[in-house]
Amino acid sequence: MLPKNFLQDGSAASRRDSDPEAKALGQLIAKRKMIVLWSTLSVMITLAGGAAVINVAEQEKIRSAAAAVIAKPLERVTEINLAFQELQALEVQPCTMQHLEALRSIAFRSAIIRDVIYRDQGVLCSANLGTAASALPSQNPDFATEGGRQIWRNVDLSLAPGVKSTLVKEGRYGLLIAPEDPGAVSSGHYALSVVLLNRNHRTMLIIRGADPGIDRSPLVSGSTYWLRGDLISVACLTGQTTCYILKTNWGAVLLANAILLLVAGILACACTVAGIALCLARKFRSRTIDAMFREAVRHEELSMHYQPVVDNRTGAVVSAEALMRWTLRSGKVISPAIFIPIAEENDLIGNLTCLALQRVSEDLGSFLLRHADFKVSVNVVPADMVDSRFHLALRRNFEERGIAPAQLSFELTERTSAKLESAMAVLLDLGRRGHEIYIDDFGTGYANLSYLSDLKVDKIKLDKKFTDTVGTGTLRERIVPSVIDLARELGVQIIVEGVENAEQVNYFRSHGVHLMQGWFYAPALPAAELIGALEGTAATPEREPSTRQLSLA
Ligand SMILES: Nc1nc2c(ncn2[C@@H]2O[C@@H]3COP(=O)(O)O[C@H]4[C@@H](O)[C@H](n5cnc6c(=O)[nH]c(N)nc65)O[C@@H]4COP(=O)(O)O[C@H]3[C@H]2O)c(=O)[nH]1
Repeated sequence: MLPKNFLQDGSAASRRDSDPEAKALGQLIAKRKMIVLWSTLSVMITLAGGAAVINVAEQEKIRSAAAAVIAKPLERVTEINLAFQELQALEVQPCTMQHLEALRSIAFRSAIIRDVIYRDQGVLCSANLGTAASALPSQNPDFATEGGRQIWRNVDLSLAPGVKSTLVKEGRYGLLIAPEDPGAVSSGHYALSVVLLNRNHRTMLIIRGADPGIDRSPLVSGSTYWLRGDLISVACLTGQTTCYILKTNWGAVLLANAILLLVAGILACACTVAGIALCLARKFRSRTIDAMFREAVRHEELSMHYQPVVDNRTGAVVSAEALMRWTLRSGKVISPAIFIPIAEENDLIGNLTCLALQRVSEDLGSFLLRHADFKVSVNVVPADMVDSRFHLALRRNFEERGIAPAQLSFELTERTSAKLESAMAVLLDLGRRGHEIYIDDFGTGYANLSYLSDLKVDKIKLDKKFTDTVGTGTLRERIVPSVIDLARELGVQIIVEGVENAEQVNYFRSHGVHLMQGWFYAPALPAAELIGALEGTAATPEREPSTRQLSLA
């Protein structure tokens, strides 16, 4: 990330109109309406989607509750039907011992039938009381089915007064059955009732649940209709007589799920806003950085400094690494460690590489022509290799000026080796043309080292992390000799980076490594200073005492 205020060096007011950052910010604000629109839309879509999901879930819940509720009455109706079938088929003399045995057999086999009664004109008997059976109720039945069955509720059992039963009569037979558990089947959202229907008489007997309080006429199986905010569903079984009626209060359903819907809505809204803001911020940032880089190039804020590479046997400077510097108008310097990754992220690294080639040529072109054995290295990324602008910049700034390819090396950081495949052929071609290829920050990446030989790497730059271990006795220090051996085996030279003290110099020298770069010798210097020091032509400004006297081979 760029430091927050790193560009706030000028007057904000005077820059407002021309500052690309301000312009981009204006565009961002203009997009607020779009964010609001999108957020509203996303909330609506989520609410609708949420309602649909809840609808499906609720329907499923109700369906399984209905199936459980209807099962019991269905079993009872089936049992009653079978008992009547068996009774009607009896061909024995009514109320004889044989007949009574048959009645008892039916009563005892059933879990719900408490007594079986026979009555025809003056003849009356029952399974429990034999011929001493009491008379059937004299009042009108509570309900009559379309098939001619009559039903009385709350009939007293002669053997156990006070125990209420339901009497179902068909023809000459009556069954006293244990009454249905009327338990209401309902929740806050729905009420389920099981009823017996007689469409001819438009009558209904509720055998389970509460009175749905609805008009009888539309009670056709499979029908669904709205009634005072409730959704009514009807399903009938057993010859359309036993039906269940489901009343769903959708207001209550939605209310019960309101918190869920609200949370989903807020989440959707937050995600959408965050997503859009992220997109816009990226665009904004990329545009801003793009514009800032362009401004920086235009105002010559980007320049190159050169850090000498010294041969520790002679103390001579044999090459230099070109390192980019961004100096703001305020004088503040931004490290490439900050802006290079941002440039990479925003596809601007190609521009920077071209700029680096141009600046190196401007800064050191004549010096290189004067000192044919001096080299300069430039940092590149694999993407540069397949970028036509890179090749154009190379031709214009080096080839056309007659600078030998051997004087310009390319440093590839090991961290970017993942994209190396596509750049491989071009790098090999550059190598054939005489340029040297270095692997930078060696030891920090995780790449397969086989590319070292495939690429025909000329030098590896041992990362400062390894240099720092000298004298520490750590595991990493113990690895250093293996890295040196590996480089030797591959026929690759090593440049030690970040050398800061004599102990490090001596350590590597004793291991046969002689090329060194680091503050022990010199920091990265402006071109004029480097040239002045090397050619002894200009007075070198006061530097830190650690900086050595620099000289050419
Ligand atoms: N603590 C300490 N540091 C030392 C010492 N000697 C050198 N350094 C620093 O170590 C870095 C070496 O460069 P690098 O590994 O190529 O690492 C470079 C390189 O990967 C990248 N970079 C710099 N310029 C360019 C460029 O023009 N193009 C590209 N693509 N990357 C660049 O940015 C990185 C950072 O560059 P810098 O900040 O200039 O940091 C430089 C240098 O100033 C030392 O003795 N002690």
